[in-house]
Amino acid sequence: MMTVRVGVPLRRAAVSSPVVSQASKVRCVEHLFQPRPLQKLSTSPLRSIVPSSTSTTSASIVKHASGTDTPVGTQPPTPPAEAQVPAHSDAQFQIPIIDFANFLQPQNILDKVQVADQLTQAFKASGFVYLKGHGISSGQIAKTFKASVDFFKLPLDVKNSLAWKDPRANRGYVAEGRERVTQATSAEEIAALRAQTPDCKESMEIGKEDDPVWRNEWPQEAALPGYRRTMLDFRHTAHELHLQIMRALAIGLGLSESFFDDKCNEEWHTLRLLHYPSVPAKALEGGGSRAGDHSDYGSITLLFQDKVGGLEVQNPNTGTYIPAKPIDDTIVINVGDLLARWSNDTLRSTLHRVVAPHAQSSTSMTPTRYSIAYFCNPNEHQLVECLPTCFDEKRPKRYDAVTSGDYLEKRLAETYS
Ligand SMILES: O=C(O)CCC(=O)C(=O)O
Ligand SMILES: [Fe+2]
Repeated sequence: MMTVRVGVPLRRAAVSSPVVSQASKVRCVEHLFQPRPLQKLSTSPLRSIVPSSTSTTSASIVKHASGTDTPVGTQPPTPPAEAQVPAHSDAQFQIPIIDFANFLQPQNILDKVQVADQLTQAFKASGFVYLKGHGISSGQIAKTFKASVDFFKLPLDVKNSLAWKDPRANRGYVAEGRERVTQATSAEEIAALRAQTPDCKESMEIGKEDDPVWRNEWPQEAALPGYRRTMLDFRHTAHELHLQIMRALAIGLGLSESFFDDKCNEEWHTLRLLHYPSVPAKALEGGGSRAGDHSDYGSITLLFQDKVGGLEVQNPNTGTYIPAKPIDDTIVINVGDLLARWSNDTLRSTLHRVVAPHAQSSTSMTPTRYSIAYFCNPNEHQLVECLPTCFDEKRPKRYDAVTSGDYLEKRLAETYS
């Protein structure tokens, strides 16, 4: 069976954000702290960077009192978050670096609210952020990448014995050429795309380990000592970070901080190891890519990339793809379709893709690339219905309520019918 993951396009009309007062956001978290006078609350400017073809090294980034970073001499300060307008030109399109440390270890109530606001505003504007100060150790990330590299080095017949078989399970090894991510929805169109330009990659999908129905596909322990433990530990660590991000979003959307806690706590997520092998650069010309244009379909994605690059994010206002270059010590976080739907399109699920890194000559080989995507989902039986702060008379609900499991299964069923 061919495996194809297909994004269902959502309506992407410009949205006006619901008005959520700072005071109400403070109330969401104030039980954690001594109350502070509200007049002290101010939202710091959302200072942002655009990873551009001029390389952005950590050395060229200055630290701002606001806790966010701006590359020296490349970007004017952006207006306060409340005043942000959609990026109608590519020069304005920004993927901000947000320092999450102040959310995880706040000195006072304002720290959390500020970070929550920055994250929420960025997800409204571009749907993507770079998160630093996220608390996942570089050692654990490196160990997980190493285990992933070792996995993909296994003989093909061993990997094929762990093959991905069923979209409902969504677990196992996906060999090169089996997946073509696209926004297309017709089976013929997808088949034609795959035949012309399959995604040049292989992947391994690891789901919830204690699922009552579906089993993960693990290689023999002797073949890859420690691999299983490493992946399960990483899943758990990433889940914890995801819960904190959902808390920040809850505050940013004017909900109680714990709003998502019991809706996203069952680790119904997919950890995906990705390997983009070295291929002649020519193979990726003329529409070929490492991963075609798509949006992710869960709540949020935590994307860990190596230093090779190639990820591109679409400016939804112009349609242009902008490189999202790797930045040391950050994780790329993006909104998926289900969270966009949950938030009545207040938060954006943005198209992205993986191309051969730029500045490759067409005669050379593309560098091998590894990445790790952690696709987070609400609990399987969670009803995803418009969040209470995301609709009003002027902004009626756009979508019917649906359970997370039904939604994701339907997305897959559309692909396989
Ligand atoms: O490898 C990457 O950088 C992105 C992968 C991705 O977007 C996906 O698998 O959905
Ligand atoms: Fe993706």
